[in-house]
Amino acid sequence: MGSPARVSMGDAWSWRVHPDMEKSIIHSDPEFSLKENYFMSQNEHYEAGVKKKFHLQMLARRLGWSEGSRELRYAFRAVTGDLALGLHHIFSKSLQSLGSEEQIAKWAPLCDQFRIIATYAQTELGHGTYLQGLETEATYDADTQEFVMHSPTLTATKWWPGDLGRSATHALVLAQLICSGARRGMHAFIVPIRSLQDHSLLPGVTAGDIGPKMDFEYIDNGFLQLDHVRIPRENMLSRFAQVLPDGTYVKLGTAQSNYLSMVVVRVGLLLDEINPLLEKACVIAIRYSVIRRQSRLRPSDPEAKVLDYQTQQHKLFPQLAAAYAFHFTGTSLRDFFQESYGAILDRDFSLLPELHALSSGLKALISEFCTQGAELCRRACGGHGYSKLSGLPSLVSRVTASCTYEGENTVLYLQVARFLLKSYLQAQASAGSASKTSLPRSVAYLTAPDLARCPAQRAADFLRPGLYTRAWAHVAVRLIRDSAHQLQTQMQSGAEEHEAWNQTTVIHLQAAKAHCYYVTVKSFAEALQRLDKEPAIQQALQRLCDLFALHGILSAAGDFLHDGFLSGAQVDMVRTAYLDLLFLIRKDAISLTDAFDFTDQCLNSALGCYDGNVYERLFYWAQKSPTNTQGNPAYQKYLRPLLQSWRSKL
Ligand SMILES: CCCCCCCCCC(=O)SCCNC(=O)CCNC(=O)[C@H](O)C(C)(C)COP(=O)(O)OP(=O)(O)OC[C@H]1O[C@@H](n2cnc3c(N)ncnc32)[C@H](O)[C@@H]1OP(=O)(O)O
Ligand SMILES: Cc1cc2nc3c(=O)[nH]c(=O)nc-3n(C[C@H](O)[C@H](O)[C@H](O)COP(=O)(O)OP(=O)(O)OC[C@H]3O[C@@H](n4cnc5c(N)ncnc54)[C@H](O)[C@@H]3O)c2cc1C
Repeated sequence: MGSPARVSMGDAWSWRVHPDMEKSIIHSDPEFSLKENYFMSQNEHYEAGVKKKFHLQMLARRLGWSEGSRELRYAFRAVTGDLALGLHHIFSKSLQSLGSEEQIAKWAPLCDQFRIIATYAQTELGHGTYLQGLETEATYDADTQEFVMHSPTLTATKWWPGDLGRSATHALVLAQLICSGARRGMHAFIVPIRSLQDHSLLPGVTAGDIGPKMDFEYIDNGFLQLDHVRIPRENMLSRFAQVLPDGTYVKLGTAQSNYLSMVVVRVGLLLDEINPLLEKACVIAIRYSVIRRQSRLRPSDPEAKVLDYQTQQHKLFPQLAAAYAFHFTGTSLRDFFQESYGAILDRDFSLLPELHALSSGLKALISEFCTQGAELCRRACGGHGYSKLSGLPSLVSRVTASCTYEGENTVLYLQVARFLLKSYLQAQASAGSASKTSLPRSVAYLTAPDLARCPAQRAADFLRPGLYTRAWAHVAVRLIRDSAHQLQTQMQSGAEEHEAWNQTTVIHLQAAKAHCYYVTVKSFAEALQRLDKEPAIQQALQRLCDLFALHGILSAAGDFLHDGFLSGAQVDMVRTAYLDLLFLIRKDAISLTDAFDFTDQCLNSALGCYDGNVYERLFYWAQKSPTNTQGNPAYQKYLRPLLQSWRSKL
C-alpha cells in the first residue's frame, strides 16, 4: 500500500526511511518517542509527559519557536499532544482574557519563560458546572490590601485541575469574591502554591494528585485546599472588575465576563485537541480496512478487503466526513472568534452571546460526534481494535473526556437552547413591528423564507448543498419553534418559569442539536465554495459534505418526516444518494486520510502504519510487552503449586 517514500517506525521490515524523514526534528529525537506508551504506569506516563514537554521547550528555545508559533503547534500535533503542562497554556489564555494590561505585562513573560508553572483551578469536589455554586472564597482585607483565599468546606476543595497534582507552582483560582461586605460572584486569583526554590507546598496549601483516571495519565489532575492563604490585591485578574485599595468594587464588565476564558478554551480545543482524535481514528481504521481481508464477496473471489463491504463503508465514511466537517467548522468558528475577541476585550460585549452559544454548541456537538466516531472506528477493526497496540482504545478514552471537560455537553447544549429561544422570540417580536432588528448571523435563518415541502424530485437533487442545507434549516426552525411553544404552553398552564424550563429541556436539547448540525453543514458547504481553484479536491470533499448532510438526515429521518417536509419516497432518495456516495468515496478514502498528514510515529498504531505491515508490527510490538519480557512470577507462586496440587491428595 502506498509508495516506499513515506515509511514508518524504522522497524526491521519497513522500507528505508525517506531521507526527508531523517530531518524531522521531532520524530528522529528519541526523547519524543511514543513507543513505550502502551506499557507505562500512571507515574511513568506523567514523567514521560513532563520529559517531552521539557525537551520540547528546550528545543523551541534553541530554535526560536515562540509560544503559539506554527512550529510549536505542529510539534504538539506531532507528539500527539502527550505533553504535560497543558493547563499552563490555559492559564496563559485566561491571563490574556481576564487580566489587565499591567497584569499581563507582569505574568505573561514569567509564563512564556516557564519561570512559573501554572494551572486553571475552577472545578471543585462539589461543583464543576454550576459556577455560581463554587465555594472557595476570596475575602478582601482592606487593612492589608490582600485577599484571603480559603476553602471553607470539603466540597470547596479544588478537584480536577490539570498539572495541579505535582507540577504547578501557581494556580489561577476561580473563587467567590467577597468585598465591602458583599459576595460579587466568581473572579480569578493568581495564587502561589509551591515554592520556586524547592517545589514544596507553601503554608496553608494542601495539594496532591486525584489518582487514576480513564485516560490522560500523563496529566497530574489534582486537588487543592487553601487555609486562609493571603495574596496581594494585585493578584485578582481585573480586566472586567477591580477592587480598589479601600475595598470598593468596580464592575467593568458583565456578571459573566469572567466566564470568557472558557469560551477562549472551547474554541481552541476543537481544532487542537478534539477533532484530531477522530481524524487519527479514521486514518487507522481506514488504512487497516484496506489491509484486513476477511470472507469473500463472491465465492470464486479471493478474500475481500473489508473496506469493500458496504457496511464497513457505512461505519467509517460518515466518521471521515465528520472529521472534515468539524475541521472546516472549527476553522470558521476560530475566524469568528478572532473577529469578535478584540472587541470583547475592549468591553464591547455585543458579539459575546453569539460567540458563547456557538462555542458551547460546537464543543458539545464535535466532542459528542468525535467520541461516537472514534468508538465506531475502533469497533470496525474487530479484535485488533481492542488491542491498545492499535492506538484506538487510547483515542477513544482520551476523546471521551472532551464530552465533560470545559463544560459538560448537556449543559452547554442548554446554553445554546437558551440563546435560540431568545433569538426566536426576538424574531417573532420584530416580525410584527416596522423596526426589523437583525438577528446574529448564525440564527439569521430563523427569519429566512422557509419551505413547507422539499422540492427534490430525484436522488441527485439531494447532492445539492443548497437543498440539504435548507432541509436542515427547516428542521432546526421547526424544533426551535416547538420548544418555544412547549415552554409557553407549560407557563400558560401555570408552571413557574424555571419549572416550565426544566420540563421542556429535553425538547430544547433536541432543537439545540439540530441547530448545531445545521451550522456545521452550512460551514462545510460554504468552505467548499472557496475551493473552486482546486476542482479535484473540491469534488472529493464535496462528496464528504454531501455524505455528512445526508447521513445526518437518515439518522434523524423522523424529524424530516414529522411535518411532511420530506416524504417517505424522498427519504428513499436520500438513502439512494447516500449509498452511491459510499461507493464513490471508496476510491478516495486512503488519500483523504493521508491528507490529515499524521506520521506513523504520531499515530503510534500497529494497525495504521503507512506501510501496511500490520501483522508483522502487531507481533513484534507484542513481543516487546513487559508481559513477555519480565518473566512470569505467577507461575512460581501459584500456577506451579496449582499444577502440583493434585499430588497432595494422593
Ligand atoms: C491537552 C489537554 C486537553 C484537555 C484540556 C482540558 C481542560 C479542561 C479545563 C476545564 O474543564 S476548566 C472548567 C470548565 N468548566 C466549565 O466549563 C463550567 C461550565 N459551566 C458554565 O459555563 C456555567 O456555569 C453555565 C453556563 C453552565 C451556567 O452559568 P450560570 O449559572 O452563571 O447562569 P446562566 O446559565 O443563567 O447564564 C447566565 C448568563 O450568562 C451567559 N453565559 C454563561 N456562560 C457564559 C460564557 N462562558 N460566556 C459568556 N456568557 C455566558 C448565559 O448565556 C446567560 O446569558 P443571558 O442571561 O443573556 O441569557
Ligand atoms: C479529563 C478532565 C480534565 C479536567 N480539567 C480541569 C481543569 O484543568 N480545571 C478545572 O477547573 N476543571 C477541570 N475538569 C473538570 C470539568 O470541567 C468538570 O468536570 C465539568 O465542567 C463538568 O462539571 P461536573 O463534573 O460538576 O459535572 P456535573 O455538572 O455534576 O454533571 C453531572 C450531570 O449533571 C447534569 N447537569 C448538571 N447541571 C445541569 C443543569 N443545569 N441542567 C441539566 N443537567 C445538568 C450534567 O448534564 C451531567 O449529566 C476536568 C475534567 C476532566 C474529566
